[in-house]
This record gives sequence, structure tokens and C-alpha cells, in this order.
Amino acid sequence: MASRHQDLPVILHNEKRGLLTVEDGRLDVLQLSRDGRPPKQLMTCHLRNFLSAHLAAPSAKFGETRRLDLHCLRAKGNELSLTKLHVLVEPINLTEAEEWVQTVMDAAYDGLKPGKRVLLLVNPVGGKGKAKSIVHNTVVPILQAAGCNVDLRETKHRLHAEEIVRMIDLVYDVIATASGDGVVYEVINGLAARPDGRKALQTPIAPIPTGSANSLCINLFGIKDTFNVPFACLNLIKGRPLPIDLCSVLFAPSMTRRFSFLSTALGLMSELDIGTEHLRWMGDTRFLVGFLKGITTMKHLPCRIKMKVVEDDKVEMAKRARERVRDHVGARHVGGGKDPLADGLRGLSVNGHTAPPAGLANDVTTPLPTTSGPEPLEPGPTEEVDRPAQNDEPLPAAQLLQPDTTWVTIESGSGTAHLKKRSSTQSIQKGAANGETRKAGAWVDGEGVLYFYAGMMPWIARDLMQWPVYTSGDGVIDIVVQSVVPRLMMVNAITGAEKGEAYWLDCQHYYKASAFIVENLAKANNPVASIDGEAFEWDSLHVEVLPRTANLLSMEGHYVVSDFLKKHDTKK
Ligand SMILES: Nc1ncnc2c1ncn2[C@@H]1O[C@H](COP(=O)(O)OP(=O)(O)OP(=O)(O)O)[C@@H](O)[C@H]1O
Repeated sequence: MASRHQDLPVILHNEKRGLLTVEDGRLDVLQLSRDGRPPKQLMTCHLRNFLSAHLAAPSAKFGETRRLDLHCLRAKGNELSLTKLHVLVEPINLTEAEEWVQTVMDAAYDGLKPGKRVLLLVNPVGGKGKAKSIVHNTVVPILQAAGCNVDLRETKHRLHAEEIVRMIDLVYDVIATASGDGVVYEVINGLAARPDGRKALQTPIAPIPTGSANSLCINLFGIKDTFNVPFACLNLIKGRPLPIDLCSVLFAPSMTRRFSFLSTALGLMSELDIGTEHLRWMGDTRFLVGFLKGITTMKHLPCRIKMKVVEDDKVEMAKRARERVRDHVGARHVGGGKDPLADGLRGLSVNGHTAPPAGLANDVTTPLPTTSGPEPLEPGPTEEVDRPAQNDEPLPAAQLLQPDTTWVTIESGSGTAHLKKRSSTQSIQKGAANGETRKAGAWVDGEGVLYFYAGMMPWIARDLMQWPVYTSGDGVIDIVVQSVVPRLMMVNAITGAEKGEAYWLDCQHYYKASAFIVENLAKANNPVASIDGEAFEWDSLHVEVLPRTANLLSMEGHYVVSDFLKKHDTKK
């Protein structure tokens, strides 16, 4: 961020003489002394956290002198909090003050538009049901302090957010959702269903975390800052466009179509998501509880999976993802909050019950940036981003997919745990010739499927990085097919799951694909598919990736880079 040095003499709130200086990406408020001693620093604010400077209109109260309002998010301990400072500018400095306001706003916004027009959708019942008070006490004051024009609408029922965005005029700079992932999903589906769907989906979506899992916020803000509401507001105000892929999900035979930005879960992972709705009060701990419950029954998923595979070698996938991060992203992390998982898994018992992990159950609203805050960020992609033309067309119609011979097919076997040592010559991979060495972790005929889980961001929950080699906007979806294995092996897979370590397990078959079909071979056993956490009855799913179709906002212009991807060796 370029920063011009500029000082402005002012009269401080305590009537002492002061100086506002903008330098090195910071705004400092200094109190000057009369006796030649060095100035005293009263306040400092990173320009990334600076919201607005406004020279008030002349008023009878101050006569010739004018009031200058400064609003920023200041780090106090582990929290970012809204700070409003008012100083006075003497007539002799008014011209300089107008220039100074322009300078500080230019430096603070670095090419971004200040004072955005925001559609703010609030789900009063998501997560722990605190969205309304969080919005009232924290979100709206911050957005107003940044000069945003907020159109706030509370959702009254399921799919209401979808109805709202289907009808809006496309006049908003951002659609914000005070909710979990469910309302984001509805916004995407509402925009995508419009006759001008392509254009509508260009409006970026910015989540404010008031749901239970808030997977999107984990991936945008990091584990420590998932529930950091002021930081999410800053992202809304200062975020840069992050184009993301969507999936078109077509259910047959109903031919119902939905759009997914997050995940397709079948088998255990679907039950875990849908079957724990009543535990919403637990926050994201409900997923861990659901997982432990699921592996007590180990119900398998009879299915046929067909995938248009782009890559399936785990070592290669990890290597490429790490290279991409190293070359294009820079290993930078947004956070600053405390790690909610540090002690989280220690309290677990594994026989279907769990003591609530300390860091998760009791406190899901805490992590906030540290005093100094993160380092200034390199600008992410802005106008240069390779985005589809902003035309008024609808998205392409959905069709039943027609696999050709290059697609990989997997058919689940029995539901008995499979532990056979794999033959090194057996191969069913795409294009494999006789005698080709099979890749570690390749599918073995006869294995049962415990779950099928496809995702479009690394983390699905704070304690599960299910797709650690996912990088956004590549036109592929990452697929995990988990074999039925002994229960203890699944329990062990929990350890390190938040770091993506389960990726290396042979029983987790991992593919990057641009399209896939799953056929349900025992509907009575597995009636429900979960698409971004929403339940659907299914006979078969036809799923296709639509590259870079929607937009989010992100402080870095990309999802948070995990430690998994910061490793630069090509091995585990
Ligand atoms: N007023 C309302 N009454 C009942 N349901 C609502 C209302 N407003 C929205 N909903 C529904 O609430 C569901 C859950 O929403 P949301 O995603 O915000 O929270 P969550 O499920 O707790 O969080 P997450 O998706 O992150 O786990 C959505 O399906 C949404 O349609």
C-alpha cells in the first residue's frame, strides 16, 4: 500500500494541540508539547483498519473551527473494536484538512470504493440465535462508521433470502449475510436462478458469522477468526473480489437443480450434517458429535460413482497446490485470534459420546486480532481477475451428464471393513494400462463406501480440513471417497483432521474432478443428500463445476492458506 506522509495540526478532544500523521501505512494521533519534549502518541491505527475521515459541515457550536471525525477499528487486546475520535480543525488549516482527508481515505481504501451500498440479510434463528443483537450492537455501527449505506432485511422463513435476492435491483456493491452457510447458499441460488444470473452473481457476497459451522468464514478468515464479527465487517468494507467456482447439482429423476458453493455430502457425512440440526445450539461442535455418533453405526453407502477426474495422485496434488500457493499467493495468514482447537479435542471420549471440547463448546465468539493486528496485506486480484463477461444471460441450463470412457467409475462393495493389503499391480485408474503401478490410496474393488464428500474449500468445519489441497477458482471440485474401515481407524482419523492429515490415509480416496455422477443403489438406507448443508432426497446426482461463477470478498483475494499448503517439501 503506497503511503504519502502528511501531517495535519488539530486541536484534540482534551483541548491540547495535536498532530494527525499518515505514514508507513498507519495513522498516528500525537499530542504536542509546549516545551519541546517529543510528542506523545495517543492513538495509532493501521490504515487497513481505518474506516473513515469526515470533515463536518460548519456549525454554530464551533464557529469558524470545523469538527473532523475519524472512525477506525482499533485492536484492544484480542479484540477489534470501533473507535470514534473527534478533533477540531482551525480555520487556517481547513484547506490542508480537506487534502488530508483525501489522503488518508485514499491510503486506507487503496483503490477500493468507500461507503459501499450493502444489502444486509439477517437470519435471526441461525446458529445460537444471536444474529439480531450482533447486527444491532456490532455490525451496523461499524458499517455506518465506514459510511456504508445499509439496507437491512431480516429473513422470516426458510428460503426467504433466496426470494429476496431474486427480486432485488442489482444496485448493491455487496450482499452481506449475518447467518451461517445456509443463507449464503440461498443467496447464491436466488442470484443464479435469475434470468440475468451471470450478472447478478457478480455482486460479491460477504458473510458475517452468526451461524453454527460458518465453513465459509473459516476459509476466509481462518480458524482463529472464524467468528470474528468485526473482522468480517472489515472484510465486507475492505475485501477484494474472490471469484469462486460453483457446482450445478441436478437431481434425477426429479430434474431439480440447485447451485452449490461448498459441499456435496452422501452417506455418513450427510447424516452428520442433516442429523444434527437439533444440536444447532452447540455451534460447530455439533458436527464432531454427529461424526462420533455416525461411526458407532458405520452404515455404508451402496452407490455407483462416475467422475471426470482431472487429478488423482495425492503426492502430485499436494505438490501442485503447494507450488501454487508459493508462486501466486504468499504464505500469509489473516488471523490473530486465539486458537479454539488448541485444547478442543482433549476432552473427547469415543464411544458415541463426547465431553464438549473446552475451546469449542463454551466459546465460539471470541477470537479477535491481536493488538498490532496482522501485517498489511498484498493486494489480491482486483480488476485483473479473470472473470466471465458480465452479461445479462442466465446460467447454462442443467443436463444429465453423459460420461465417456475417460471417466473413472467406482462401485461400492459390501459394507464390511476392508483392510486387505493392496496389490501393487492392480489398477483401475483412468488410462491405466495392464501392469501399471497403482497409486497409493487408489480404489480397490470390493471396498465399501462409508461416505462420499465433495468440497470447494479446504475446511468444512474448524476441526475438519477435509480438502486440504483445494485451491479456489481452478474449475475442479475435490472429492473424498471414504472406504468402510474398522471403527477404531475412523476414530484415529479425528486426530489431525483439523490439519488435513486424514488426506494421507489410504482409506480416503481423493480426486479432483470437473464433473461427477453418483447413483444411489439403496435409497431406503441412504435417503438424504446434503448440498451445502441442505437436505435433498436423491436417486442420482449430476454435478458439474461452473468455473468462477460467483464472487466473495476476501482481505487477501484468496482463501486462507493452511499450514498444510505452506510445507514446501513434496511429501507428507
Ligand atoms: N426466520 C427464519 N425462521 C426459520 N428459518 C429461517 C429463518 N430465516 C432463515 N432461516 C433458515 O435457517 C437455516 C439455517 O441458516 P444459517 O445457515 O444462517 O444457520 P446455521 O445452519 O446455524 O449455520 P451453518 O449453515 O453455518 O451451519 C437456513 O436454511 C435458512 O433458510
